Parts: sequence; structure tokens; C-alpha cells
Amino acid sequence: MASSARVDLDGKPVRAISICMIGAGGFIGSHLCEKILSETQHKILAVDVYSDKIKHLLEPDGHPWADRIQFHRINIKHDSRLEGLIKMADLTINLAAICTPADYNTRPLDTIYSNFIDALPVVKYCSENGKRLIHFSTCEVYGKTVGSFLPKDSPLRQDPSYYVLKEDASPCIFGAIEKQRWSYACAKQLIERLIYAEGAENGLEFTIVRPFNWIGPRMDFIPGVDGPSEGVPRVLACFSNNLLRGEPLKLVDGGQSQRTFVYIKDAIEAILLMIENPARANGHIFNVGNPNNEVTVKQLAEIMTQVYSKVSGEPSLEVPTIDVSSKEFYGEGYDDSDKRIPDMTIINKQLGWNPKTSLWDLLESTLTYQHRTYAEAIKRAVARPVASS
Ligand SMILES: NC(=O)c1ccc[n+]([C@@H]2O[C@H](COP(=O)([O-])OP(=O)(O)OC[C@H]3O[C@@H](n4cnc5c(N)ncnc54)[C@H](O)[C@@H]3O)[C@@H](O)[C@H]2O)c1
Ligand SMILES: O=c1ccn([C@@H]2O[C@H](COP(=O)(O)OP(=O)(O)O[C@H]3OC[C@@H](O)[C@H](O)[C@H]3O)[C@@H](O)[C@H]2O)c(=O)[nH]1
Repeated sequence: MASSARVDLDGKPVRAISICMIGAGGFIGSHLCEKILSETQHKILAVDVYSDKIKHLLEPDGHPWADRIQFHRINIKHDSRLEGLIKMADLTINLAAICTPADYNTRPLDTIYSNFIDALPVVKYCSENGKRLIHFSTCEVYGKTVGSFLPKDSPLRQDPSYYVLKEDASPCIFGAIEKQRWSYACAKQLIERLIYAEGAENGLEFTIVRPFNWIGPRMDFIPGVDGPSEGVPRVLACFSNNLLRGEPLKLVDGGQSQRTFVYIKDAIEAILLMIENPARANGHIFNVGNPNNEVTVKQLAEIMTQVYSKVSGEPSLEVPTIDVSSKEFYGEGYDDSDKRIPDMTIINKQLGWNPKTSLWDLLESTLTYQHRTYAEAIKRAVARPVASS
């Protein structure tokens, strides 16, 4: 229930504000809108080119929050209405981006434009109009770990100072320019530097968020059902698609890269704390992830296979995974982050936030959702006779 008497971390009442949320129709945006509408009195000016993932929130009647969300179908690349919306709001949250690795090396120009050039006017309008900005960056700005350059058998690889990623200390380590995978990370790094500089030189009130593999319902799309058949979403949706279709999960270059996964609902709690505690969040860059949920991609595939069998009641394949080269899967110019463990000192100190959900539990609720949402549609698609040519 929406509470009218919310207090911040210092016990002061939280005033209801108006938020311009750009990219509100995406995976993170949809969860953030749900949380804000159901638990606070804040208003949302939701900006996106798509609204499918928030259409349940936009129905005119039947919701107590119907007058607190307005959807604006705007492409921020070229729409003069953007500045007006930012001026009307107290806070802007920018989530809009191309953010699927399959695009970074195959559409590097679109990736760089989306993550840097298209974000520039948002920063400028916030700075010029004295508006607060929460900007979504990425854990990919850290690139590869220092430890990955040590010999494979070096004992220093076990030393956390060689791999734990700290906002105010770790370097950003990317591959060569021909490894176009890094187009995204590099564009995100430059927009972070620009926002930081606007803060330092012009007094912009900003918070930068570096998400570490947030996953949950509504992430990306299932190819051939609610996205293009040939599309390659992020790993949760790729593996979900394989499981739903009863195909082996594809391990890129053997699935040896490591990731830490955090449940979307835990991560959204951190963003609400940032929204409602500006004095503690302004001027900071925050890692938002779950250092306790680290696995290799191969282990992720194994756990997802077990969990899916439990929630669907279907037996697992005898050979649940197959190896595929990155060149075959993503094409020329792919490269990878080896390991991503977020240091949690700053977010703990400023906002007292900690993730709660284990990897098994978050996969159980997410794969239950995937099965409920897609299993029938996939069965129908598979049963459909192929059109004769
Ligand atoms: N999900 C994660 O784990 C993760 C990790 C690191 C960083 N991020 C960052 O968080 C943000 C949101 O990610 P997400 O997972 O929700 O992705 P998403 O693709 O689901 O959401 C992005 C939304 O932005 C919209 N958008 C893109 N370009 C636009 C434009 N020109 N005009 C209007 N709308 C536009 C898209 O339509 C989409 O709805 C991105 O900036 C991403 O880089 C996410
Ligand atoms: O089917 C698949 C898909 C992916 N993978 C691997 O799984 C790992 C994770 O892949 P994801 O698609 O989730 O994307 P990554 O973790 O590499 O990057 C993501 O990180 C943070 C955000 O900024 C972006 O959402 C995205 O860039 C990679 O090592 C990838 O090669 C597979 O082995 N098989």
C-alpha cells in the first residue's frame, strides 16, 4: 500500500516528488515503476519507445495510482518534448540504452550513440535546470580484472585486491579497439566522467548506478515469442529460451566467465533508497550487486537446468549444455569480463543496503514466471506447421 508518511534514513519525512523516468518501459524501469507506484506517493513521467512491460500499470481505471503515472512515447534521440518533461520533474532517472552484448560488437555505432550521445542532452538539461539526475551506468565500466593479467597459477589471483571491484579505486580495463565488445563500456565510462565533471564544475546533483547483472521476470525477450527469432538477449533469457524449448544451453567459450547475479527486487530497494535519500546519494557512484551469488556461466547453466526441471515438472536433458565459440555465437570483436564481484562498502555506508535473495531462490521465482508466461506460447510455436515455400 502507498504510504503517505514515509521517512528517510535520517528519520525526516519524505516529500512526494515527480520523477521523469527515461527507459521506464524496460526491464529495470518496469520494476522501478511498480515499486514507486505501490509503495510511495511519487509521480512518474514515464518516457520510452515501448510500453508493453508497463501496460499493466497504465490502465486508466482500477489502480489507486492511475493519476500518478503518465506515459510519453518519446524517442530521446530526436524529440523536443524531453526538455519540458525534465523541467517539470524534480528528479530524472535515465535508464535508456542499448545494453545487450550481442549488439556491442555488431552495432557499435548504435551502441556508442545510445549510451553516450543520446544521454548528453539529458545531462545538459538536468545541469542547466538545476535538476537532480540518477544515471544508470554499468559494472562493465570495470572491464577485466587486474588479476586476469596474472599467470594462471599465480597465488595473487586468490587475493581479493586483484579482483574485487571498488567504485573509487579500481581501474577501468578494456581490450583493444578492434574488440568492439568494449564500445558499450567505453561509452558508459565517458558519460560517467561527463556527469562527474558536471557535478564538479557546475554543481549538478547526480548519482551514478553500476548494476551488476540484475535478473528477474520481464528481462529482455524470448526469441520468436516476444522478440525477433534471430535476436540474442542476455544470458538469463538465452538460457530460459533453451530450457523452454528443451534444447541444450549454449556455453560461450566453455562458460568459464564468472558473474554475480542479484535479484531485481533486491536491487530496486537500493534505487528507492537513492531516490528518497538525496543527501546520502548525491555525488556518489554505487555498485549494486550481490557478491554472495557468484557462479561461472557453466554453473549458472547447471543450476538453471535443475531449477527449471523442478518448476516445470519436466525432466532435464541428458546432455544439458553444449560449448560454442564466442565468434560463432556473437561474431567478430567479442571479448568478455572475466569476473565481477562488487565491493559493497560505499552503498553500505551511505544507504545501509544489502541484497537478500540467494541465487537458487531468485532463479526459482524467475523461472516459475518464465514457465508460466512462455511455455504454452512456445508449445504452440513449435507445433505450428512450417509454411510451404
Ligand atoms: N539489467 C542489468 O543487469 C543491467 C546491468 C548493467 C547496466 N544496466 C543499465 O541499466 C539500464 C536499464 O537496463 P535494462 O536491463 O532495464 O534494459 P532494457 O533494454 O530492458 O531497458 C532500456 C529501455 O530504454 C528504452 N530506450 C532505449 N533507447 C531509447 C530512446 N532512444 N528513447 C526512449 N527510450 C529508449 C528501451 O526501449 C528500453 O525499454 C541501461 O542503461 C543499462 O545499461 C542494466
Ligand atoms: O547463451 C548464452 C548467453 C551468454 N553467455 C555468457 O554469459 C555471460 C553473461 O552474459 P550476459 O548476456 O548476461 O551479459 P554480460 O554479463 O556479459 O554483460 C551484461 O552486463 C551488464 C550490463 O551492462 C549489460 O546488461 C550486459 O552488458 C557472458 O560470459 C556470455 O558470454 C553464454 O555462455 N551463453
